Amino acid sequence: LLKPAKKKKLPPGPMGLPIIGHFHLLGKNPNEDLYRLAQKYGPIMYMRFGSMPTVLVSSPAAAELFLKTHDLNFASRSPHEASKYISYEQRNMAFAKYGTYWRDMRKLSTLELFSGLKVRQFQPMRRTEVRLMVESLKPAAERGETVDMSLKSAAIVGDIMNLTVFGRKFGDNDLDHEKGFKEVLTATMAEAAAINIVDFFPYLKWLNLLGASRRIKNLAKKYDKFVTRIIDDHLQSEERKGKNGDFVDTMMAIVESGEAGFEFDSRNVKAVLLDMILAGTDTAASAVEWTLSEIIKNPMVMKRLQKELEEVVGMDQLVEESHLPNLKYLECVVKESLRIHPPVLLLPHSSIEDCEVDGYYIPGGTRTLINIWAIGRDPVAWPNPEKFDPDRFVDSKVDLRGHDFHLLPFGSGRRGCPGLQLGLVVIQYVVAQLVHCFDWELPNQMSPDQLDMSEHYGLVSCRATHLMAIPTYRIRDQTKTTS
Ligand code: HEM
Repeated sequence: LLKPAKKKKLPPGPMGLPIIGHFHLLGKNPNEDLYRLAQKYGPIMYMRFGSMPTVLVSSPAAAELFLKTHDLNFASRSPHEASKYISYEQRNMAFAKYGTYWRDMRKLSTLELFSGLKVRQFQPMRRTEVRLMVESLKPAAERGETVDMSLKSAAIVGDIMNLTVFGRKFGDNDLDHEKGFKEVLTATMAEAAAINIVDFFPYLKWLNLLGASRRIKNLAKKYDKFVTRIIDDHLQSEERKGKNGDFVDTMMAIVESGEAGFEFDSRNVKAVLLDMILAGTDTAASAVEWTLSEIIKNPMVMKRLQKELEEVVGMDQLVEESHLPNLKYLECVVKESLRIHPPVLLLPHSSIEDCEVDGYYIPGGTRTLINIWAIGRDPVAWPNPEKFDPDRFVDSKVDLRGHDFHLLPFGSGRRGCPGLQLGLVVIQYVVAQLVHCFDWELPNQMSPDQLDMSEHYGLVSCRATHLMAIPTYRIRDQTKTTS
């Protein structure tokens, strides 16, 4: 006698509504709503957004199952309508499905763009830019003026990233009469992050709801115009010839050599350059903005950090990247900030085929979101999780490179962030410089504990309100450092 087939058990989850599924349970901060739901339904939870089955992963142990034990099966991405138009027919990496193309691109960029050597190559440029930032803050410091440090963080990180990737900085109305390159990139990021209804209701494709596809196509055209011009400039520049310079040079040299080992032309280069800017700019800027916010909100942390900087760097020179390995407390401060404020709140994975995880059946093609924000607040892993306390990392071996599943700001496994090393250097270097050179106070006699720390949800999270602060210059003498 044939036994009846065992019913496959999906993970638990709340009741959904017809058609929309569970969209109605999400508010302005879905990471927080999903965290609360996980406390009721468990760390592996099943929901449906439109017609999109989704698994939510909300604890360190569960994250390890998805990102280590079953890493390969969850190393894909869900369909993403926006990336179709901005990625030169799916030639990008960050939104690419798992497969040969993604593997080739990942290998190539890890080798050519993210090596330790490449990160070090841009050190002089970062030094110049960070010094320019300090100079730009001095007049406000002299006059006791308030500075928008959210904009400043975005500007310094944006300049460093643009110089790394494109070899130049961009003004607001650069290269285009109508819209600057900066604006095109910001708008593209916003479109990539926006909930595109077609991703959740694929049968509505024909509707082109909200005009999103048309808007994205227009942006993609503009980006193409800019980036084509930038590549042409690189190719025509005599002084660049033979130099292993910015990412454009590096990638175009591979195109010209024909040694990529797979179909690789200027369309792939353009798609990957955009990936790097979209994945690397807002993330690092958000981390700088949040870390500085926490330092200002916790004056004892600022004092201790300044003491460490005085001991390691002194008061008569500026911080250099070579000082970073000796700034142990700074490392703890940055880790703690990334724990409470991970720039990417939900890792966007997708399963490749049907599989069983922890006794639950998960069909192939299931969107799988790892709630990094929730994991950083896991009460078992993190006692008193809401408290900003860098001391938890003093004498601790917990790192943020994806080995410790309770601290995953850069993800983990095959899909983990390839720009980790570059991102960390930028965050640590910029924050160290800001805190070493300046004391920081809040405007209007606001006390540190009054600083609002609300979060704005997005593909990359940031502060809901800009960080406004008054710098006071505190370095004695800089004459040794102006070279
Ligand atoms: C504070 C800085 C940064 C943070 C917190 C961060 C975080 C992340 C996270 C969480 C992911 C997704 C991992 C996953 O899906 O499991 C990711 C992917 C990625 N990041 Fe970063 N990142 C940072 C900086 C950078 C920089 C500077 C670059 C490049 C210049 C970069 C390039 C990428 C790329 C290309 C991917 C996609 C990888 C793939 O899909 O295979 N990131 N990053």
